[in-house]
Order: sequence, then C-alpha cells, then structure tokens
Amino acid sequence: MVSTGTAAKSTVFAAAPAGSDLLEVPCAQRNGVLEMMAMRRDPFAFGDERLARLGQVSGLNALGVKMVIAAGPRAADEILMNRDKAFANGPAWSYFIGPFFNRGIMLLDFDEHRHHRHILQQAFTPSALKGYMQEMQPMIAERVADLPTGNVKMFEQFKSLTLDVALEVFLGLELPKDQADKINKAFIDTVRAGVAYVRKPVPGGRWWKGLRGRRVLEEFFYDNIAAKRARETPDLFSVLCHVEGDEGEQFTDADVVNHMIFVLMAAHDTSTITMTQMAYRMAKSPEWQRRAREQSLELNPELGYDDLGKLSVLDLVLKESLRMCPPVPAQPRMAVKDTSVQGFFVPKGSMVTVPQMTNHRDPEFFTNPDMFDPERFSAERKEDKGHRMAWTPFGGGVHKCIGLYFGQMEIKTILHHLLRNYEWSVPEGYQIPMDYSALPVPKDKLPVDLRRR
Ligand code: HEM
Repeated sequence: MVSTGTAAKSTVFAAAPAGSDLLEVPCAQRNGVLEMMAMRRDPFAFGDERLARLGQVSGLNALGVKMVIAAGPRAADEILMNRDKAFANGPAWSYFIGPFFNRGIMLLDFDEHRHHRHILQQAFTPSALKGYMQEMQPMIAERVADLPTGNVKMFEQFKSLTLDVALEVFLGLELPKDQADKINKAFIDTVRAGVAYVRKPVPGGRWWKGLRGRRVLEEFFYDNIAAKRARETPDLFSVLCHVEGDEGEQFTDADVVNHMIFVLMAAHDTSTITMTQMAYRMAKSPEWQRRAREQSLELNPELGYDDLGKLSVLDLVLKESLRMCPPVPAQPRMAVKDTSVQGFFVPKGSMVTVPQMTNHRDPEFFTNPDMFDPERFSAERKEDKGHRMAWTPFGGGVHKCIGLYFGQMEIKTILHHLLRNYEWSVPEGYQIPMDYSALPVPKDKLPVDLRRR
C-alpha cells in the first residue's frame, strides 16, 4: 500500500484493498472526540492544522463515526458531483438532524430525491420568486423602518425579521405574537439539537428539546393543511399542497409537512447568518457601507425584482461575506459503497465531509484569504471562478441550494432598506466572537451603534 509521508505522526483510517494502488487516509492520533471538539471551537485553526499535519484528505474516529475530511475544490467536485453514486445525503445528514428534519428534501437520495426536487422546484421559478418579492417587500420596509436605534443586537433583529418573512411568504399566515414565538422557539430547538453531544432524549437536554420542537412544528402544519388544500394562495405552503408532478401526482400531507419544516429551517438561519456577517463587515469597512448605500439611494425605496441586479456593490459584499463565513460550513455525505476521493481509499460506511470553510480560504484560488476583499469577485479578478467548486456557499451538484435566489433576494431587500435608512458602526478593533458549535453565530449577537440617517 502506498502510505502518505505523514505516517509517523498519524495512524491510518482504513487499510486500502490489497493490490489496489489507492492511498490510505491518514488519521490523527489524538482522541477523535477531542478532535471534534477542536473542530467546533475553531474550525479555521482546526482546518489549517490538519492540512499542515495530515494533508488534504484526513480521517478521524469519534463517537462511533468514521469521518473523512476531504479538503480542496477538486475533492469537493468528486464528492458533490457524485458521478458513480457512491455518496448519499440521507444517512450522513440524518446523523446530525435526522429525527428533527426527517424526510426533508436534503435528506432524500437518488431517484426519490430527483422526483421530489422536480416538484419542489416549481415553488422557486422566477415567476414564483417575483410573487414572493411582492409579498415580502412592504413588510420588510415596515419592519426595517421600526428598528430600534442606539446599541442594537443585529443578529436578533435579523433573526426575528427573517422568521416573520418566512411565516408570511412561506405560510401565508399572520400569526399572533405568542404563536410566532412558539414556532420560533421550536425551530431554534430543532436546529440546535443536531449538534448535541448527548444524542439521547434526556429530559431538558438538547436532543429532547429538539424532538419536542419537531412535534410542535408537525402539529402546527397538520392543523393548517386542510385549509391550504382547499384554496390556492401565493405562499409556499399552498404551492406545495397544489403542485403536481409530470403524471399529475401530488405531495402527500406528510410530504408537505416534512418539506415545509425543512425549507423553513433551511431558509431561516442561513439568511440571518449571512446578513449578520454583511452588517459586521460593512461596520468594520465603512467605505463599503458607503458605496453600497450610494447604489441603494439611486434606486426607489421599493425595490423591484429587476432592480436586484443593480445592487452590484451589495452583491460583492454578499459574496465575500459568504466566502469568509459560509452559513453551512461543511457538507457531510455517507459512502454507500467502497470508493475513493483524490486517490485515497474510502470504505463503505464512512462519513465524508466537504469543508467549505477551509476551501474558501484556499490560497491557490483566493489571494490573502483572511482579508475582507469583496473586489476579488469583480469581473476583472473573478477569484471564485478559478475552479467551479472554489466558492460554494450554496453547495454543488444535485443538492445545490434550491433557495439560493430566494435567499439573495430577501437579503438584498432587507439590506437595501437598512442602508437607505440607517448607518451603523462597531467600536475600533471590535472582532465578532463566533460560536461554531452548530451553524456559525455570533456569541454577542453583534451589537452595533445603529443611527437613523
Ligand atoms: C444565504 C442563504 C443560504 C445558504 C448559504 C444556503 C446554503 C445551502 C447549502 C450549502 C445547501 C446544500 C447542502 C448539502 O448539499 O449538503 C443547501 C441546500 C438547501 N437549501 Fe439553502 N442556503 C441558503 C438559503 C436557503 C433558502 C432561503 C432556502 C429556501 C427558501 C433554502 C433551501 C434549501 C433546500 C430546500 C436545500 C436542499 C436542496 C436539496 O437537497 O435538493 N436555502 N443550502
């Protein structure tokens, strides 16, 4: 077997089949649980240290999981494009979020995934997006105009705003505050449960709260489904109740509930995290805030669907923020047969991870990767185009984010209103303290000084 030059500092993940010329994945000698904790504490340092010590493809064994971390866009291409169907989403994502996001589209695979995605796609066509934009525009304008000023925790504001947008645009329901709060809490609990260390329903623990949250959400959607089936309205919930496949087949009630719970989750935190990062970066770099505001002021307060393309400065800031802090920091897959990645043997049953956070800082594609430099996405530099998997905040392959246009539309609309009406700043030298234990969120909720213009 060919071994890697790092053998002295590592063990081997799995022996490659006799007679094959596949490499063996080097594995850290340190206890896998400690490795996993280090990864959550500081994924940047963890990724750098692994790359330096073990190379681009390395393994770890922790909590009964055998995981291969395959860095670099070439490995991402092999895994996400999945040409020989060696990698599955369901068994990998289920490990983290299975009981809470059961049968969400991202957890389906192969033919079944294709079938559901084909139907779901109809809820994200340009004409559907235009409809959602019309629905959300007035409420975003109103909500942004009502923001408090002074010391404001932007993460909290964005989170509650995106939840309200989601409830209106996806559910078409105006919920009383106590019910909206209940749904919000149920979401937070379901999302947080996925990264619980204790993966058993111990009362009061994260896992237990996640299961309770899922029950609250299911009950809520089942209670409303009959009314949605009875009448067509322009929201996602209604669209899912009425869309048909090529043979006229419809989603069952259970499909609708599972997809709604998943899509709401997928839309909510990802957009909140992105806006928080954009607000942070524009507070630290007032010149970018000024340039983005200038473009927003040239447009009408009410942003039209066709105006989105005119916010080119905001677009650069969005792309760079997604590069520096991808809201979904890694994409796990399960090897469903013996396979290989970049010439390394990967046995059936291994979890294989594409670490976007590490890939987005690859100096082969991004100059000074730790520097906030939105111009790297300009037409002249196009650093993201060096490889089709160099910049993948929305993933790649058949599971690529179905809401990427919706998400960008919502984010740009909210920031357009924010830029037109406010200025904001953070104290000199402020660095956002991040918690990477689940999705990357600021521990301090990003307090800024928000002033009306
Ligand atoms: C900036 C915001 C967003 C980011 C960064 C993001 C990121 C991602 C990523 C990385 C994946 C792929 C995961 C994988 O392959 O394992 C994904 C999938 C998905 N996203 Fe997003 N997302 C965002 C917003 C949204 C929004 C707004 C929606 C819904 C309106 C949405 C719905 C979905 C769905 C349904 C999937 C699963 C698709 C499939 O498996 O076929 N996302 N997202």
